[in-house]
Amino acid sequence: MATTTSRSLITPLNSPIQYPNCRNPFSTAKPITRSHSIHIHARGSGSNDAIELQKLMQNSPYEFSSRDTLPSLPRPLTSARLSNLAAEGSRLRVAYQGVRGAYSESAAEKAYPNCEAVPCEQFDTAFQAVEKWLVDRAVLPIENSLGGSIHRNYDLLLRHRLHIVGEVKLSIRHCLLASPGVKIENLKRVLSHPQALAQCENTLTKFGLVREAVDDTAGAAKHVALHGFYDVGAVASFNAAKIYGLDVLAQDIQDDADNVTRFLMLAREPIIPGTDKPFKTSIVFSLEEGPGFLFKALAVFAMRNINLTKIESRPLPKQALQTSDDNAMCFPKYFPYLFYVDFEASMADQRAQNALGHLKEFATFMRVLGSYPADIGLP
Ligand SMILES: O=C(O)C(=O)C[C@]1(C(=O)O)C=C[C@@H](O)C=C1
Repeated sequence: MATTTSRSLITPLNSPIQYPNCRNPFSTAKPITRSHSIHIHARGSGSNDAIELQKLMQNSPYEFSSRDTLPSLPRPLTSARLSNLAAEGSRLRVAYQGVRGAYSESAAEKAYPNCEAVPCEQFDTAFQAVEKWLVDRAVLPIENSLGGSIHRNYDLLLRHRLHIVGEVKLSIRHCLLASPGVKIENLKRVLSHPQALAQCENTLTKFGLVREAVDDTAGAAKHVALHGFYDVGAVASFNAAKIYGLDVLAQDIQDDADNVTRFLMLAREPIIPGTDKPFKTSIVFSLEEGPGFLFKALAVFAMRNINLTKIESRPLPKQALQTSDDNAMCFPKYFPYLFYVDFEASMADQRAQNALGHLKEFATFMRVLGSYPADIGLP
């Protein structure tokens, strides 16, 4: 598979282009970039609160009247105004990676109906946006039923200190998109997110298309629309086709009709685990090297009849654990792998507490990433 990074591929729009069937897809909020999240810290003068305050000030007959030279003073809040503001303020800001029309945006909206979905350039940016209070939550993909794990997000879960507060499963139905009037036989290349390309491997091979990886599916669609390519298509959602005014040349091109991506909902604070509904818990740990250690680790769950839903191992860069960690015990000099495990029990369940207590006896490092309600609905 040919790979190029989207940085070089996706160029910003600098000329106004008219797109059929869509309002103005390019006038949406600018995605949060790394520099935003580095330079903007906690909710300050640009925060919702400050903006609300400004709006309030603008409504005041005193502050902005031309006759008036009084210093700008906000009007006192009335109880009616307060409840309006509370209702408006309750709209969660949820970061996702990609641009409008990305599957991650749909996942964010499924996880938090009525939220304000905030596009971010990279996964890392979405983590940072939550940490720096620019947004309230992040919704990020972690695994797909065809393509497997999204390794980058496993690594970022460890590097950052956010908590998993929920999961959401989304059915992923890919389309082959192209500029209006272009036919499949005109296409030579196709752009998309690497996961999406992997999920459509058979179909793309059948069409003889050269694959090029970009940051997200909708970004690929946007790029094709911006350049009006004749021989380059995009793999993206039906929604992305509508937003960017592209033709849908083929639908449901994923290699298996049941193509589901699981997304994690991340927050600065953990939720209080319950037992009133099915809960899952995600942990990460490392072990000493030697025969039987992993077997022993998994046995702490098996002997308590706790079902594991996922196990992922990731190489551990040494410096990754050199920060102080509340749950960390002693770090061995050399342990090249981390194990990420999801199991079906709440941390409020005594069995889970016993299992983790047992695991801690011989794990060299362990952290609970979150205990959260399982998504048992239809994807
Ligand atoms: O590119 C997008 O639209 C995304 O939301 C990213 C992503 C992923 O990272 O797996 C999400 C769901 C699909 O599995 C394909 C791509």
